[in-house]
Amino acid sequence: MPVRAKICGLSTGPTLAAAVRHGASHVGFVFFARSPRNVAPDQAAALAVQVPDGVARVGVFVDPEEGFLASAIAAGQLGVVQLHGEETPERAAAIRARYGVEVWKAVPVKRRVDLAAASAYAGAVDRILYDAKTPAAADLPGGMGLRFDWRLLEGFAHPLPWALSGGLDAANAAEAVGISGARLLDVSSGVESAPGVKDVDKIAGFLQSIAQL
Ligand SMILES: O=C(O)c1ccccc1N[C@@H]1O[C@H](COP(=O)(O)O)[C@@H](O)[C@H]1O
Repeated sequence: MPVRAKICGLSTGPTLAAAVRHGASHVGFVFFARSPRNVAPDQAAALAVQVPDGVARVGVFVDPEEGFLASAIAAGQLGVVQLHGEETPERAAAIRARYGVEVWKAVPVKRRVDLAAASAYAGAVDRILYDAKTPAAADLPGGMGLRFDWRLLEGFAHPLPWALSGGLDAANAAEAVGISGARLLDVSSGVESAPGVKDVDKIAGFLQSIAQL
């Protein structure tokens, strides 16, 4: 099975089109006001109609308020809700049941012991997203282009389907797959020319770099 990729933080038609054209399996929209990639539900609605069947629309949220979550899921025609906050397994499971979406939970990783947090979400979510832990003082819980030591995943008994994110780019994607064994990669900063500015050539380069893996 080929390695798949989610291109996250898309906010323009041309960059979304590049992600689709070059083979992304998932496209991501960030619904978090502090992010340079933040999109409003009406922006997401305009982008969502450009996404063909077979490419999943993912919404990224951080401890979302219920009404906002409902409107973003509807507007973005989201198939997946990716949670990056302090959401408990119970909250994640409730989102999955209420909206009939796939739910992914980000688990921030710096040390091997951090991986243990994943098991609490077995039965509650569909996928764990191992992401680099951002500094406590950082404004964002993700999307900072930081990576963790992928060797921490070597030999780990994954309790759930999973994906890898954090500091990925075209130059390191093959190494990340080789070390971690990931079959789904999630990238944002690594396909940008500046925070929040996606680059069509970098999107193409990233997807080409994993095409033969
Ligand atoms: O991208 C953001 O701005 C963001 C904001 C809040 C939570 C998560 C966010 N992004 C996610 O972070 C990871 C890693 O991104 P990067 O490749 O290291 O920039 C990825 O899952 C993004 O979807």
